[in-house]
Amino acid sequence: MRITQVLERTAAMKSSIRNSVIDFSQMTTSCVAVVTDVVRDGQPVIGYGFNSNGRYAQGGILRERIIPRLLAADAEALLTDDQTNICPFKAQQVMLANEKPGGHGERCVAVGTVDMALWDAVAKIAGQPLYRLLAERYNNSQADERVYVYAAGGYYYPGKDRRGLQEELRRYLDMGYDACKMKIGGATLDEDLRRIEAALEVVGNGKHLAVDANARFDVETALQYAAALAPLGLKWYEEPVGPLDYAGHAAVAAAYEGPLATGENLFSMADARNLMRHGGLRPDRDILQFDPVLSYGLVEYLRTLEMLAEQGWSRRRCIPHGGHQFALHIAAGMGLGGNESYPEVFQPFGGFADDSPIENGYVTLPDLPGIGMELKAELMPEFAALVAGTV
Ligand SMILES: O=C([O-])CC(=O)C(=O)O
Ligand SMILES: [Mg+2]
Repeated sequence: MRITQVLERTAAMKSSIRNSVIDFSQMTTSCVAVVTDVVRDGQPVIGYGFNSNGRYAQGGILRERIIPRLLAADAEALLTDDQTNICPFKAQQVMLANEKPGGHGERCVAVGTVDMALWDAVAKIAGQPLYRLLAERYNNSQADERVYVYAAGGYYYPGKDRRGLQEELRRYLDMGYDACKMKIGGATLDEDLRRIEAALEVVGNGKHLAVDANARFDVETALQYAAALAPLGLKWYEEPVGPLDYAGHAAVAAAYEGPLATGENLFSMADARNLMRHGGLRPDRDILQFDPVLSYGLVEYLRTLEMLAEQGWSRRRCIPHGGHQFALHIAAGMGLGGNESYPEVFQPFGGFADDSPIENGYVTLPDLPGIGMELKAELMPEFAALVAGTV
C-alpha cells in the first residue's frame, strides 16, 4: 500500500466574532486529504484533516516543505513494520527532516494538520473508529464510551449586548451542555463583571461557567481580575497571562484558589514541559488545554501525555482546545477529562457529528471507521472540493 496524494486547500473560517486579542474576520484553516491506494467498500481510503482554529491556513509550509517530503519518501518509510498500515510516527520523522529543534513557529500546525488526516486514514484502514484504535494501542483497551464536553462561545461581536449573551448560553443549555465558556478581557473589568453576572443568571452558578482571557493581561491585571472572580466559584479562569509567561502563571496560581486553565498556545511537548516545571499549576484542580493539531499532531500529544505522567499529572486534567472531532476521539480513546466544543462558532468546522446529541454535558462517539468527518454534512463539502476529480 502507499500514499498516492496529499492535497491541501485554504478554507475560510471567518466570522465577525472577537476575543480579547484578535477578531476572526480573516480567519482561515487548511484542509488536507491524504489519499491512499487502499480500497474499502470499493473506494480508495482518504484521510481528512484541518488545522483546528486560531492559527491561519498553512498552505505555504505544506506545499513547500511538508507535503513534498511525504511524497518523496519511499512508500515503506511511511508504513508500519508489517507494511499493513500507515505509521504516523515514521511520517512525522519524514515531515520534520531538516527542521531544527525548538522555535516551533507555524510548522507544528502544518505537521499537526497532516497528522490528523493520517490518523483518520489509519483508523479507516483498520476499520475502526479512531478512539477504539487508540484505546487498544495505547490505553489497555479502556475507551470512554462518552466524553464530557462544554460549550465554548460567549464572544464579543458588534451589537451583542448582555441579553444576546444570555440567549446564546441558553441555547447551549437547551442543546444539552451543562457548562459554557465566555470571553473576558475585551471590555473593562466592570463591564466584564456585568457580562459574567448576566451569564450566571442563565447557567445557575459558577460551576457551570468558565471565562477565557486569551492571554490578554499582564500579571497585574490578571491578578485584579483574579480577585474579582474569586468569589464567583467559576469552573475555570483561562489563559490569564501570556502562554510563555510561566512565572506569571505561577503568580496567578499562588493568588487564585479556583481552577486555572491554559496550554492552547503551547505547541510542543518541550513547551508543555516548561509550563509544568515552572508554571506553578496544581495537579488537583488545573486544566491543561494543549491542542493536538496545533502542536505537531497526536504523535507529539502522546509524548506530552507521557511527560505529564512523569510529572505526576492525571490525563483527566486534560481538556484539549479546538472543538474538533479529532480531539474528541483522543479524549475518548486516551481517557482525558473531556473536550472543548464550539456548537455555534467556527462553522462548519466546529461541533461534532450531526447525529451526536449532547446529554447532560456528555457526547457519545459514532461507530464509523476513522474520525467521522463524513457524519458532519456541512463539513464534508470542504473536503469534497479538495478531492473532486483527483481520485
Ligand atoms: O478565541 C479563541 O481563540 C479560541 C479559544 O481561546 C478557545 O477556544 O479557548
Ligand atoms: Mg482559550
